Amino acid sequence: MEIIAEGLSKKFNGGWIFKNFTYHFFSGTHYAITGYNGSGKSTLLQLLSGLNLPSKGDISYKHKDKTVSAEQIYQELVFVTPYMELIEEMTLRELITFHFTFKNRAKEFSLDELLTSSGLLHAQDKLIKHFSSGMKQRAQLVLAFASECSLMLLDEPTSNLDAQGVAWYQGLMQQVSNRLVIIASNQPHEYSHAREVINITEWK
Ligand SMILES: Nc1ncnc2c1ncn2[C@@H]1O[C@H](COP(=O)(O)OP(=O)(O)OP(=O)(O)O)[C@@H](O)[C@H]1O
Repeated sequence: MEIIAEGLSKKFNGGWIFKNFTYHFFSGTHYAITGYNGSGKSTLLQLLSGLNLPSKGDISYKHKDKTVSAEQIYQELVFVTPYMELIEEMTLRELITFHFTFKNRAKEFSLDELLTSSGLLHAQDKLIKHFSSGMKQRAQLVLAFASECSLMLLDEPTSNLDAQGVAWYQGLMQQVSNRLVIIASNQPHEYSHAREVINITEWK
């Protein structure tokens, strides 16, 4: 998966968040997007996911040398964000079944092993609404790593995790070197492995 962002600009309520962001994201490379609170990291990830539209500029996607339209990019993508709600009325087991009606399983991970290493194996019959914030973030990460995808967008992926959870996340990141991964973060431990660090404030 490659993403070519050309002249991306976003305006909210008359004010520019960033302007003329131009960048080529290459397949199998990990990137970090940094910048102070409110600088536009999450907004940029949303634009790159196709969930939100730029005020100006274009995004194009290429996968295996073919152009992928913005409408189809969701098939290649997993997006982990603190503001994306899981379905609270489901148990984790139901959520996993539901999720994999839309996504294929990744070949490089075993779901059972991910559930075990996340500490969620014995929470599968618990309702998501009874999960702690750290358990919800672990559940999102399990679904993301267990899904076949060529693009991972991660927004503050360890904001609710304890030290053991951070180490678990870091170990998993080592195993997705074939995916394009873009992490919005101000926590170096979330992106210490990234090849490139992009400070969005350079496009103010
Ligand atoms: N839907 C929206 N409507 C109006 N303003 C918005 C909207 N979404 C974001 N903003 C504004 O855009 C700016 C960038 O927000 P964004 O969440 O992208 O920043 P961030 O760098 O991810 O911040 P943080 O580090 O706090 O997570 C902020 O000023 C925010 O208030």
